[in-house]
Formats: sequence, C-alpha cells, structure tokens
Amino acid sequence: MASLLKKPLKLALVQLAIGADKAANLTRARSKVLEASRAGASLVVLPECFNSPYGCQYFPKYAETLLPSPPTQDQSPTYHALSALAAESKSYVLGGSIPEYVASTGKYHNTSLLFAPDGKLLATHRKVHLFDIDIPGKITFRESDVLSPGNKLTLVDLPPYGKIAIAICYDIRFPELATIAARKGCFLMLYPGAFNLTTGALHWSLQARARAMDNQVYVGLCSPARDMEAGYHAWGHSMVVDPNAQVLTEAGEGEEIVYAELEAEAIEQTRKGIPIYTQRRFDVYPDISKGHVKYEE
Ligand SMILES: NC(=O)CCC(=O)C(=O)O
Repeated sequence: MASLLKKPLKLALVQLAIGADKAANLTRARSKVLEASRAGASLVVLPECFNSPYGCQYFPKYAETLLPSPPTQDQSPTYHALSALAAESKSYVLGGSIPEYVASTGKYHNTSLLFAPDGKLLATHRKVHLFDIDIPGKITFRESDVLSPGNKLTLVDLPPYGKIAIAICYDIRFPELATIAARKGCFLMLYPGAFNLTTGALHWSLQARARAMDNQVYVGLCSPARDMEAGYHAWGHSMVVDPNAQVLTEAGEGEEIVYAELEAEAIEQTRKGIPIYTQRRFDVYPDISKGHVKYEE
C-alpha cells in the first residue's frame, strides 16, 4: 500500500491568547506562526475563532466577507494577513476559523482558511455541525442562533506530504467525517476547536483519541488559550494524537505552541499490527465513504 504520508511533517499547534482587538489578534498570530516556522514546522494551525472572542454576540461584529474570492483587504483583513503570513513563513497555515459573512445569502458561517506556502488559498471549511448544547447549570450555547452550517467535508492535498482533512470543533463529535476522510486517504484530521471547562474535561482528549483510534490516522486539536476574564472559557490542552491513539504532545491552559513530528511508519505500523483496514465487513454494513458524500478536494 502506498504511504499516506509521503514525507515526515512537523506540525505546530498555536494555542493563541485571543482578545477583543482583531488587529492585535492578527499581530500576535503572526508572531507565533513565524516562531513555529522558525522552529521547523511546515504546517502551522491556529485555533477556532482566532481573530475574535468566541461567542454568538461577536460573530456579526467580527465577520469578514470572503466571497467573491479573493476578497479585498477591506472585506477580509484576516484573509490577507494569513496569505502574507503563509508566504513569509513558507509554511502551510491553517487559520483555525473566523466568522464569515456571505452577502449574497445574508448568512454567517464559522469558516476555516488554509493557505499554501506561496500564499495561495488552498481550501475553506465551513463548520458543518453547529455547537448547540444545553447542559443545565453548566453551559448553554446556540451557534445556530447566528450561524448557518457548511455543507461539505473538506479534504485537501498538501504537496509533498499527502492529504489532510479539516473540520471545526463540534464537528469532531460526528465520527463519520473522520472515517470518510481516512478512507479517502487522509493521514491527518485537523480540528481547530474551543471546547469549554465542562465538555473539555469530559470529552476533549477522548474525542481526539477516539477519532485517531477508529481511523488509525493522526489527529490535531488546536484551542485558544484559556482566559478566565473572557465570556467563554476555552479548555486549552491543544494536542496531537498519533494513529495508535497515544497523545504525542499536549499544551497546558495558557498560550503555548506544541509540536509533533508526523511519520508514515506510525500509520503503517499501527495498521499492520491491528489490521481493521482489511477486516471491515461491508457485506454486513455499508461503507459510509461510498455513495452520497458531499466533499471537496
Ligand atoms: N466551539 C465548539 O464547537 C465547542 C464544542 C464543544 O465544546 C463540545 O463539547 O463539543
């Protein structure tokens, strides 16, 4: 079987401290991405909502217009900052997510932008599963009060490494996405995400390890740094999990960059040792990666 990961890749997750000042967030993101690329990272990930505080009341105020693409500097300063940063750092940069406004539909989305080392936009992913939960006495959140969901999976080739998939935070709770992506040849699932103190303690690491274990791929989760003065308290603990479901690296709660070296052998050895890839029973249940799947490569 051909290697899914064609060349070792150093991945960096920037657990960014995010505040109310968008320009300051972009400046801080720039300095952290450059630090990560100087440390040898070829793929640098920023958190969900990295240019604004996380919360329904903030989405319209911080939203940028990305279409028609490319947007002007006024329509999307973040697009231009990320593009310039990818080119300057000569690395792939995943701009975790930003609030997006689509003028033609009047809708807001939670959208991730991936730029190539030459500064070109490679992919956009709009969060497919909106974060609507209600745990009495703990946390109620309804992204769908303001946001509309995206309607596709996002798989993207990063030459010379191979294919990855991008999804955002709550998307991780829907294992179909990772299963389809892995069966379509991705070696890494990336989830910029802002879990909270209730669900983070319960499920953050479990979800990351479960997606890795079920699919025998690498998984990266990139959170904002925790800020107890903010309205939403992010869990932190950005992490990279290997294809055997072991946590390779994990941040604490504050601002931090964590790194991991991803290698083809880890996927191959895991799949050789526990060969679920050749043991599936599609005569008993369907292969969900076949048939009706809306995705973009
Ligand atoms: N930003 C989010 O989608 C949060 C998801 C979350 O906290 C969860 O438990 O799921």
